[in-house]
Amino acid sequence: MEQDIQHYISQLNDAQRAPTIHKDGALMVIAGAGSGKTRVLTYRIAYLMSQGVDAFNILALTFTNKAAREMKERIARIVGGSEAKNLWMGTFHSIFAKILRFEADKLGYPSNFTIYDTQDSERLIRSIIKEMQLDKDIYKYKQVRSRISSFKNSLITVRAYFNNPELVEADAMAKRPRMGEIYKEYVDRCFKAGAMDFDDLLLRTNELLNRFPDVLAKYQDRFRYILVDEYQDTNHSQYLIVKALADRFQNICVVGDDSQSIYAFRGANINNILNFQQDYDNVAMYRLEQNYRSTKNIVEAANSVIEHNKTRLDKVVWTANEAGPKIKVNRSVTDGEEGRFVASSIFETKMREQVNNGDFAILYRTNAQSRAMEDALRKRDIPYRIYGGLSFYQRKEIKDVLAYLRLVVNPKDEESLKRVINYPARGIGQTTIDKLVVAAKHYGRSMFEVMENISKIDLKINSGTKTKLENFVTMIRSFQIMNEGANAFELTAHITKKTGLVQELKKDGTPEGVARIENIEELLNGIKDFVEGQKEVADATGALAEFLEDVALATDMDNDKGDPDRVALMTIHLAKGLEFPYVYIVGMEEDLFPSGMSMNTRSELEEERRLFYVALTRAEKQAYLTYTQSRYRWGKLVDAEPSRFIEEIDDAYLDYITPVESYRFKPLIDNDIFGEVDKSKLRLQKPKSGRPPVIGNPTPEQIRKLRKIKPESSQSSPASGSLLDENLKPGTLVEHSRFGRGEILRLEGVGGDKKAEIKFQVGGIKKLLLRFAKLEIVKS
Ligand SMILES: Nc1ncnc2c1ncn2[C@@H]1O[C@H](COP(=O)(O)OP(=O)(O)OP(=O)(O)O)[C@@H](O)[C@H]1O
Ligand SMILES: [Mg+2]
Repeated sequence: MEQDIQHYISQLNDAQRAPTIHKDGALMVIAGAGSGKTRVLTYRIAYLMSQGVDAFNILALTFTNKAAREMKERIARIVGGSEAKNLWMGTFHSIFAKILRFEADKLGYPSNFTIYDTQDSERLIRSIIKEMQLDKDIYKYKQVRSRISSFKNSLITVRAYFNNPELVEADAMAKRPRMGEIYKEYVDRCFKAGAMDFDDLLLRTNELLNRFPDVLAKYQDRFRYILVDEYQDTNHSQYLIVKALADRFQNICVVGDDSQSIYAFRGANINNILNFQQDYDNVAMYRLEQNYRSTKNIVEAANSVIEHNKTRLDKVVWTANEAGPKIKVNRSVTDGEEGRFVASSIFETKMREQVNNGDFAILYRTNAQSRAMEDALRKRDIPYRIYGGLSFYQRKEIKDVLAYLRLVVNPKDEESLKRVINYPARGIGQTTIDKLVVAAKHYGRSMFEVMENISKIDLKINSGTKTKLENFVTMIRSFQIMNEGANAFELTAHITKKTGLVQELKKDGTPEGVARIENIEELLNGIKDFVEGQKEVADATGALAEFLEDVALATDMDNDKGDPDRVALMTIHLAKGLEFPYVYIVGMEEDLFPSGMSMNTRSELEEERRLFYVALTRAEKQAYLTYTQSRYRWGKLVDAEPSRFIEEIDDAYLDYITPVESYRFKPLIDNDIFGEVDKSKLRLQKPKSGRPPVIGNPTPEQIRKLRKIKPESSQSSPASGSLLDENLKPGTLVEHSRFGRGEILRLEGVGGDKKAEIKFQVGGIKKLLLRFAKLEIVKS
């Protein structure tokens, strides 16, 4: 192992090596994007293990579970898989959920507590607002939830809230004087349901470590080495947990970049970085300056943007990589056209460079922008995956099945119970459910417990309905008994049948219904996988609980099921820490990016700019910025102006392409990419300085017309059917400009779609579209 680790350490530059092999104590690495912070963290863990540190004593906190998995795999390659298994590595939420499971009883929770996701929390808050008969236009449930979330992340308990006149007054001023009551009711209901929401996972961990010194001591002793990636985005609650755990040994290593702090709106506190030196003794500070990810043009363009921020630490980022192409800026008339531009550009690049779908990312400021992109990608048959929209586990039918499973594990779970008590319909109406809610509140018990005792209490429920409630209880009980014997897969399969869920969807008969059944099958596959991976675990009950925990904590980034080769679509927030060869940043318009809602103060605008910095620095080879001249916003077509961030990039790094006209009538594919460009027709426009020119904004009428015009299909190209490909046949030896010599194995398709499968001497078999491939015949 010692040799292996030396080999890996030698792959680092001097600046990276120093923090990697730093001896004990507190250290911080502050450095710009792509400079190897995450790599240092990974190698440092491997290094510590090679020096005899037990994997059990290392805790690494990452931004997504996916990042944790990748790190683990990497470390496994260096130090060997069996050791790496013992590392505690994951997001704050997943790690502390595990700890809370062990310690739940101390806080009065069952160890099988349910984790409420954002939707569960929202449903509960909505129902509380309704029960309290408040005006739902004033008490907007999303706003109420995010306010409660911010209390929790600042460790403001219900009692602390009522003791803080400023907070109480602020809510009164905002015409929501009963916020405190909602908060209290919400907390009580979650507790009674044996449920923690995402914020509780941090809040309760803090409570645990504060109230129980012996528990704190146990975990301090366990986690002798603590490492945190993306430290700039930790919130107060997370900060306190790390500080408490690291207090004894002070072996804490954090890496981050203040220029990439993009979660202030969710309570992330940049001061955590700025104050690190005061928080620990003898902090060693390291800086990395060399970017390995991106071309010079991208690195320097990103530097030129972030310089506009006043509050930032001075940092140098440079790269030895090649200059690369300039950043391409594209304007279109409508968002539909913007989507088509992106889709054809991806298509062309794939053909020209023979790269994969997975090499492309489309990044946007808001989720709603994905639709135009999706439409265009679908039309071109380019597979894509959306991160962050409705993830698999948030689909209705999946949540229905999961709700049954959650009830089996924790029958007190109120949100799950409400979800399925009458789904599929079994004649238990809303009035009955309301009565159960009221009774549960009255007796201080869960709804399920009320149902178990329904024959003993008088709720003015008729005997027919009572029987239905009892039957439901019996059914859930029977699942619980089965859960003790059968495995989670068998149980779930049984539940989907027994409850009538699948039957219900079959009855539906629509394509959507069929898709839903397929999704349930996919869920069963997932559970099967999970069970297979858990074979050595004897306790089947535990397996189901653990599966549900995994699901509850699966971030959108973790949904990597299915064909992995897809274009990635996501918000910029989700793209943090990732990298892609080709990145399209779309919707580069004022009021959209920077967001119109984040331009009230300088600090908000600076956060938007940091967000743009994050977006741009995801690109390895080529970045595109696109904007449209008009866009539907809130149902109205409005004029859009190019984003100020385009203007802030030094002109030397930009390449303005495609004026509206040339794109509309002559798809880009024919002129720009394949070298046969007639520049005069393209009318390349580049402003001398300042904003890109807005040429004659079209009237709404013109735009409506334009929306109907489909760009001429770029599939029909005059190049097809040329003399060259008539001479091609299996066995012909050809030469390709990039792949070199190869032999044609097969030909397929006709006209513009004609493809050749070619076996290249280097690089293996590739399928090329003849219309694009520049082939020369060596021997026919
Ligand atoms: N010394 C090195 N030699 C070669 N490649 C490197 C080196 N250091 C880092 N890289 C590569 O550069 C890329 C960026 O590294 P990494 O993701 O660790 O940077 P980062 O600082 O964490 O970026 P971000 O700020 O975006 O999170 C990765 O592909 C990584 O493998
Ligand atoms: Mg990183």
